[in-house]
Amino acid sequence: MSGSLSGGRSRNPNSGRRSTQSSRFPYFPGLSESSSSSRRSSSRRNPVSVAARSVAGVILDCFTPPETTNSKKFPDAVEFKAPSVNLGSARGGSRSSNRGIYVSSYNSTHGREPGTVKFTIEEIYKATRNFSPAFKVGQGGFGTVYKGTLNDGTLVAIKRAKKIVHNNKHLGVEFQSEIKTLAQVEHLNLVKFYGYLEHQDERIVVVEYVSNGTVREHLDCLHGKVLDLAARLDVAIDVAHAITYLHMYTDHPIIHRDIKSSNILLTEKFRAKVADFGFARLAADTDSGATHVSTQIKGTAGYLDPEYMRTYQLTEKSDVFSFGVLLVELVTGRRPIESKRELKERVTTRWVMKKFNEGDVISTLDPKLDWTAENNLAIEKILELSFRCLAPRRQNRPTMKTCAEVLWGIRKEYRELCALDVHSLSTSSKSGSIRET
Ligand SMILES: Nc1ncnc2c1ncn2[C@@H]1O[C@H](COP(=O)(O)OP(=O)(O)OP(=O)(O)O)[C@@H](O)[C@H]1O
Repeated sequence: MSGSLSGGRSRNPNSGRRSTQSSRFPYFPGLSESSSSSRRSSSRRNPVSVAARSVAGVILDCFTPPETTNSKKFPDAVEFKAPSVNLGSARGGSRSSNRGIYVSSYNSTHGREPGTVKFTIEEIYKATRNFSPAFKVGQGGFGTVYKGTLNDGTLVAIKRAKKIVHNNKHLGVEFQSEIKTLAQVEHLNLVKFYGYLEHQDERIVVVEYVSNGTVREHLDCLHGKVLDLAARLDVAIDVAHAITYLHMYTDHPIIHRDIKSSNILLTEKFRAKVADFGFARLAADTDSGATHVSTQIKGTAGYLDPEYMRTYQLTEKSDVFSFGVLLVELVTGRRPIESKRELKERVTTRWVMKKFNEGDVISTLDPKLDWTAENNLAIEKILELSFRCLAPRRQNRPTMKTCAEVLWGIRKEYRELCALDVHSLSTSSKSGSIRET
């Protein structure tokens, strides 16, 4: 189809870009060897209290304060410090001795004392020109997002929370505790967390700026080009890697709780980065058989695990369910809930499953995608995986690691078929034969 990322037929614009990394760490290409092994050994060692706190509890009951232009009124900013680390290895990063946390040199690029990620309100004002509307890049449940430039030139996204209505100090402490956990995670496919600032009624989160919009915007073609199937497969694999890492490779497993296409940002090279840990919660210690029981359901309609909604028990498999919805979204281009469509097509996953069972996969395909044999085969396999993720009972769903492995296999086969196709095309054009489609 014309207008696809790579022109006529679907081609992977980034093909081969991850092959070197991938051969070393087939399922976790975002990790360095040291961090990978460190996390593997420390994973699930420490039981996590069911009282592990949700950021969302603090940020939900909020309202947005008026934009202010006064940057001089904030002398006593409360600063967040990330866990202490030793910087300065030859690779630009090292592990802290006590917790096995790998921290890259991005901390030091801020020109701050080693091991701290501190921001003052003055810096934030300077970076955003006093929260100038010209620097606003988005608006979400958390608040307003601004693009900013730090003193050292680092581009950041500055997320300014809506003003907290109930000023509960206890919750503030819990919020900071969870933020500290999030500061420890680092993966190529996760939006980097730079720091956090709490000042008076302001809550500000500073994260990596990712420049190429969200996956949802690309599925809607808001950036002018069609995201072809190869690029969509890459997105699915990147997200699977990121969530596998959260579930398995941090000190305490973390459940993202809000995986959705508008929370996945793309780089200029169409590398996906999972954003928005606003709802993230430390997973319970599953080794001890405990599961987390929520008091409030958090997440986004259309992506929510029905078993979690029924039982209030949160596990990593809730993320797997949301990931299944995302896979369907990538294949169909449709939103999980399409309220303007006729009744039987409103819940996209339900509609796709029905079509699949009727042997009519093709009609569920995003009309913007090419109808080629390679595409159709890959799509069928992606949908099969998505249905496993969408199993009503969590024990029937695969782990995120399995999802990554399965997708890896689908991509491998897809690339091989595409290469064969190119080969047969060039052979037939050389011999002057007419190729049937
Ligand atoms: N790190 C970032 N880099 C670049 N743009 C970002 C970044 N984070 C958010 N944005 C932009 O800001 C918008 C709002 O983001 P935000 O995470 O606050 O809300 P959301 O995920 O869209 O919605 P909700 O919070 O309700 O789930 C995004 O759609 C995106 O366009």
